[in-house]
Amino acid sequence: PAMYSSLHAADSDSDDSLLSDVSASPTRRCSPAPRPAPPKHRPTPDPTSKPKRKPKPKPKPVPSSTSAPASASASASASASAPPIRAAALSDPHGLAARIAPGSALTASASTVSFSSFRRLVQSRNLSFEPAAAFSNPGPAPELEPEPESEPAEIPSAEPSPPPAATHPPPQLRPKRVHPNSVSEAPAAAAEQPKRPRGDPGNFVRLNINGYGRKKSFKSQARRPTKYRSWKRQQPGGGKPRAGADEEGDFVAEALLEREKNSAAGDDGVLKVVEVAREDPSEQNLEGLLRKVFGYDSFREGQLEAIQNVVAGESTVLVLPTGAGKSLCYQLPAMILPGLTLVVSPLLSLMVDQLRKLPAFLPGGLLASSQTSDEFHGTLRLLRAGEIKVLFVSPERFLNEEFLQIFGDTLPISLVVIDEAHCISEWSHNFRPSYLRLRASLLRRKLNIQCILAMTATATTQTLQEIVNALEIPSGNLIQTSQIRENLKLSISMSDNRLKDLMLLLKSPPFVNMRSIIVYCKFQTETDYVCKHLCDNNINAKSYHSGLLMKKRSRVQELFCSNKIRVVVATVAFGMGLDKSDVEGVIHYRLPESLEEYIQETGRAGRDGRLSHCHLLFDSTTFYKIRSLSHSDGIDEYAMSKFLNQIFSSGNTMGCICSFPKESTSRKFDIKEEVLLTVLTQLEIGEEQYLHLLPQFSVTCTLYFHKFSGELSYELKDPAYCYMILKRPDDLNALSANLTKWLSEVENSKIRKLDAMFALAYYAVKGCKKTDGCSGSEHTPCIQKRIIDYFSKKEGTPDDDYCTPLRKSSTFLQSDIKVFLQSNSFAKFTPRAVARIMHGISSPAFPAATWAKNHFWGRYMEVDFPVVIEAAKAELVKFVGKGE
Ligand SMILES: Nc1ncnc2c1ncn2[C@@H]1O[C@H](COP(=O)(O)OP(=O)(O)OP(=O)(O)O)[C@@H](O)[C@H]1O
Repeated sequence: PAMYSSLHAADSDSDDSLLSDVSASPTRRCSPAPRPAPPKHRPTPDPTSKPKRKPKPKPKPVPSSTSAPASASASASASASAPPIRAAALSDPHGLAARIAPGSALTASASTVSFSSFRRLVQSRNLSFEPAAAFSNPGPAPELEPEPESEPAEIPSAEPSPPPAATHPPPQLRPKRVHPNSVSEAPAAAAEQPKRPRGDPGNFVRLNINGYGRKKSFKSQARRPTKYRSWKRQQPGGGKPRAGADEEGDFVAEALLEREKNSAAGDDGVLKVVEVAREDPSEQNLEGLLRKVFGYDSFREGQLEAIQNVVAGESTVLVLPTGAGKSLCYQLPAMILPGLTLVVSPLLSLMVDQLRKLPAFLPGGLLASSQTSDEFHGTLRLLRAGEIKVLFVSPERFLNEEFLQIFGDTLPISLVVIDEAHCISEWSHNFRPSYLRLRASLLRRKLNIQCILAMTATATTQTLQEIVNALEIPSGNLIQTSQIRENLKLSISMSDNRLKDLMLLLKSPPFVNMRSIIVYCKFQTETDYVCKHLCDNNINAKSYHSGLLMKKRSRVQELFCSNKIRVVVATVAFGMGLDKSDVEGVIHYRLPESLEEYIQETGRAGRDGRLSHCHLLFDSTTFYKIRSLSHSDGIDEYAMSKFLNQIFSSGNTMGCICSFPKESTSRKFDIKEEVLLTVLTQLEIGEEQYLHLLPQFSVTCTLYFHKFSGELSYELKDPAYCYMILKRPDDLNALSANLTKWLSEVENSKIRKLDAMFALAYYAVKGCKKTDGCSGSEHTPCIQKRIIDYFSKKEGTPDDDYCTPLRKSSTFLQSDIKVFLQSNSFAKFTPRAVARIMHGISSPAFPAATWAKNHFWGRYMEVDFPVVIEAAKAELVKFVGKGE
């Protein structure tokens, strides 16, 4: 997760070592899951088996705050009229936004036979829809180029063109320059970054179009991915993946290849069953289709009802536990419905997994940002030819007008599936601002969508209400089964030495007999050292977190799925979309941040219906740490007001297209980039629409003329948020007060979720009388009861006052703050900044890299954050009053 990325330690494992460490193990299928069987224990495995890229220095950019590309204005104008929408947003508490790997567009190629079979099917069903004809002469059909996903790491380059021979940019190059977020030109393949001797300008003549290029200092290199393009090196077809996106490209391409291998030829038998189910989607006919295509005998609870709703064109919310088979509820209708099924998914890895899992007969595709031109246009071609039935996209796509224009009238969408729909709600554990755009009104207006299927495994009543409101789903169309899996044995123990206790756990029953275990840690560095410790103790383990290369991650997942790794030690990044049915145990090495997260993560065990075990190692230090980190998104009204003043500064008049570089603005206001985006999103979709957000782009471009080779390359830097002003607020102060209040409510909601999780664990280890079936450290009955209460709590019910051990005062706090201020009088603090340092929270202006060395860093984690802010406020007033 982005929040913790600074803690990521480099991974030294190579794939070779990974292979040499694997042990042979009996075969168990990863997917699909076998029939649910009554809980029983599994056979005993052999528990004794074991198991860089360096960023180049980049010139320090100086931000430009107002430059805007010409292409942006064009794309902006079309969608300036989204209606005001209630509701709101917040930054991504689990770093989901950062975990979305900027993916690569890809085409899942099913065999030609099966494509044409589908075309036949589509045409036979809907005579007005002739994909091939519709696109045979599309006229000036919108050409596409994807916008970056949540990470702005990949930037498409210009169309291939001959290398300029001279050291000056040829005039004709200008129009060829492609805006990184523009979708109107084909992205081209990237070239490798030109080698440049350190400290020697060599044969480069460097021209910075923003005039900032003379700076030679290098800063935050890791955060500023550099993309070099070289027209000379591009392949004519643009077939080479973009630099930096290669590993994701490979990852996606592998999925593609695998799909291609597995794709079945069109089967007239299948076509016939589809036809029958289409004519009459009765239970019997749908079951026939289920048997024929998926090989299952019957539907699981909730599936049939959801499928029938969707096939009848009725928008539906589907809440089924993890592993219950939600994907089938759109896969099967996608075969029957005449148009495209668009699946919105929050993670690239999830999309790739889902694409892999599509039945061979169902052709799918994926559009994301790190892509080769060939892949992207290949997908478009297939879409236009009606040869893709299921298209996976990220929510960020919906920012892009030109993406929305692909569909228009000529490419009808029958169904939009919102996977992980709880991300829509700011009260959910995984809120993502980009999901806010997925409003029914927008989907209807822009894409003429009539039917939406929202799917989630975990949603409280409040979250469900928000999903239903945002997507305008009739409340009667909610299909929900218990969010609890009955085959999981849940246990919790207090731990003073988690590493020791983890070892004990893994070496004693029932875990010692398991051959597939996930250990969840909080931080990337933690996963690495826990994993190392396990390996040192002859446990075959690998670590997994978002700091690892995508290729490495997918390798670990693959080896785990084939039972060649016994234990995966992972952050929250592992598991979404993981369909390994025989995970026997999940151990929480840290407290989950919410009950939702606990359910999701424990839900990765026992998907085959067999008895599985989940244990939580509970310690209050981790709780304090996580609770402190929950305060990292908060903003003071003063900072909010300054930020709004910049957004609506006097030069920024109505219709004006503006931008600000993310990183420097984030530092300037001491507000995290994700929170800046959240505020912008709120200004776009709140009660009043003040601005229209445009795709993100880089505001600095440096051209490199390679004197001797005649090569020209460029580097795009300073990713910026871009927006068009639609309306100036009448009262900026009131607006900033409202936004600040709202952000603090969202922060409080996150904290209440953590406190609820703490209360559950604390009750189990300290309060449970062990009368209702709980015994030893096993607390399945009392945990299940608390979970049910939590998820069924009605809106408006007062929150439980979850009792936490946080202190409300501290004897030395005030005097320590005084000493801190005196010894750091060179810095300009706000009370929040001081409180963050006292709590050990890194922020853009006071990063851990600098401040963690301070004596007071994290010293007051156990004192409630607002108490520390108040103390800091009082001391700062005295400090400033004395003129210090
Ligand atoms: N009716 C069925 N009978 C047997 N197996 C099924 C049925 N429906 C789905 N499955 C299988 O159940 C497994 C889990 O399905 P799926 O991945 O769709 O679950 P999910 O609800 O999306 O889980 P998660 O929320 O964890 O992603 C898959 O292997 C799938 O093939």
